[in-house]
Amino acid sequence: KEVETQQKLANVVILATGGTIAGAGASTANSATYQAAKVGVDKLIAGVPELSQLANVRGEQVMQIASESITNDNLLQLGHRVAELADSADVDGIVITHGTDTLEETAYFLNLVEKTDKPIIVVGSMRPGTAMSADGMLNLYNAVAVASSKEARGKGVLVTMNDEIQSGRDVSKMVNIKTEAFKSAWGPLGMVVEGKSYWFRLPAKRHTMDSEFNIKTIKSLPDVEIAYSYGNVGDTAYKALAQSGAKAIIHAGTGNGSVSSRVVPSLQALRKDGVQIIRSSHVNAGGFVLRNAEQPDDKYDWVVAHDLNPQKARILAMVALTKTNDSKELQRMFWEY
Ligand SMILES: NC(=O)CC[C@H](N)C(=O)O
Repeated sequence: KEVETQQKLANVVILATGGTIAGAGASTANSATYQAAKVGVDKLIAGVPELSQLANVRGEQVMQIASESITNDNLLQLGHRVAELADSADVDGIVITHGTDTLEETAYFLNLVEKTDKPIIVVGSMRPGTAMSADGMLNLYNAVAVASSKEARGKGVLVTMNDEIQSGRDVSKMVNIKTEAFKSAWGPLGMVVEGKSYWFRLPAKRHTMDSEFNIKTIKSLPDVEIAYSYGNVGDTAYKALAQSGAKAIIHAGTGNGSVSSRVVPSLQALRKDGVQIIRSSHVNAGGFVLRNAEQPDDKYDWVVAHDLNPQKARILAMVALTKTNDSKELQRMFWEY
């Protein structure tokens, strides 16, 4: 009987990378001061025995780090492992436990490059497992529930935090400390409650099976950097980034991705030197940057990131630059993904 149930359940692999979901604090009152990336994947799985009712779960420790320290090499390593697992006939879904600081970047990266319709769910927590009202247990339970469901197939890389199912493309860490940290300007795709998912909308942008990018052909990622804008900003950071070898600079602009008149001449010069200039916005609730609004992008041969925040624009720019260095092609990709 037990063997029969196991056969009926989906096979889900949990790839652990660290973060607060694997964090530990000195006491139950330490919800904000603790060490991330301390608990191994086997202990994480053992901490939620209910997972075995949802799926046949096994874990792999891919890395054990706080996500602010993730490098492009780490991203590639994770991406290649996800692709191998997605290719195996005995894997139905993949869950990645991750620090929340760059979770949105990893989720978007995988959404662009993984050629599979199997569910890939990225999940983290805002409180370590040692704290009162820790959120990691339920977030992980929800992640495995969605990863083992047939309805989650073909919907791109997803994020399950705070009972919501978010698109890995859209979601962003909008507040820290609070457990409702992850939000999307376009709203969640659904909810997951008591292990059951309820869907309300679908992603409109190209992803996974419909993407022209494939992790299997990506051996390295080009250097793309971000420069932040504010009153009294100068061009020092932009020039330094270009000098250190950046192939593209994401302008984390004010408002509509606007560029200070003190910076414009330098960005024009950098573009003439071959550096791609990509205008995004760092407004908190979600930017919306349009071509030739605020700056004459056609004239300067710049690209706009549209609704992608600076850190997501960096991910798409890196992936796009593995295919093309043509600014028109880059702009097409920024509209389509
Ligand atoms: N809530 C968290 O996961 C933050 C912990 C850590 N800064 C990380 O991103 O890994």
